[in-house]
Amino acid sequence: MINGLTVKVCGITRWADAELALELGADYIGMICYAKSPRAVTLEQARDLCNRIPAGKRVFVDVATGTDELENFADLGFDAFQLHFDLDLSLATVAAWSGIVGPEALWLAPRLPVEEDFPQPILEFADTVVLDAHSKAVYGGSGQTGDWGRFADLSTLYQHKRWVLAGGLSPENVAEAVRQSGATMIDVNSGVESSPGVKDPARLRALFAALGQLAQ
Ligand SMILES: O=C(O)c1ccccc1N[C@@H]1O[C@H](COP(=O)(O)O)[C@@H](O)[C@H]1O
Repeated sequence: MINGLTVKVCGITRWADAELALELGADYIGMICYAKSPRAVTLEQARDLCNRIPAGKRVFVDVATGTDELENFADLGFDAFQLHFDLDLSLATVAAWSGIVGPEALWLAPRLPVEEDFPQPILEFADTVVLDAHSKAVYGGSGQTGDWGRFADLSTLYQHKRWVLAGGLSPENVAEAVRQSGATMIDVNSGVESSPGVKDPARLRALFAALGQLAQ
């Protein structure tokens, strides 16, 4: 935690990048297990990274995971499960995820178009919500910034949940994003990369330097 802010660095595919992020103060390391992502890790890579990353910090990231698959990944030792999905996913599926990993470990990331209401019924099943910028093209990793004002409104309305701000966060905009959104937890991915799945050490350092300068 830096200046009261919890930080997840996502899209990690290499131990060296995880190690630097942890050294700089990352609270969570995200591994994307969605095969269509340019940052996808294989099962073997995920296992290896899970064995090296300290317990409590390992986040599984995927899209609309099948329940059998989720059970298999849960066995790898992940501590949290960030699941992206479209709004037409059944509530029964969300409930099933929650039953497998538990609400405390389930991070729900609905793909939320700007014109749609937030799907309030999902909140029953998870303690954490990731609000990412909406993209029709991808489920995450678009590098687009979201609506920081909407994040502020939703996280105030449903303040019994933990809210994670995601979407296009970078060393250049993170201070303004935190100021406008009031976020206490952020998720950083493409904004600190040199190419998809490869973190840029200078950008990672710049991000944490920017966080270190946030007014408390
Ligand atoms: O990054 C991906 O490729 C990805 C694919 C599928 C689901 C989630 C993915 N990434 C998540 O997207 C957000 C924001 O990323 P960015 O900062 O805009 O690059 C973050 O939560 C990642 O975990």
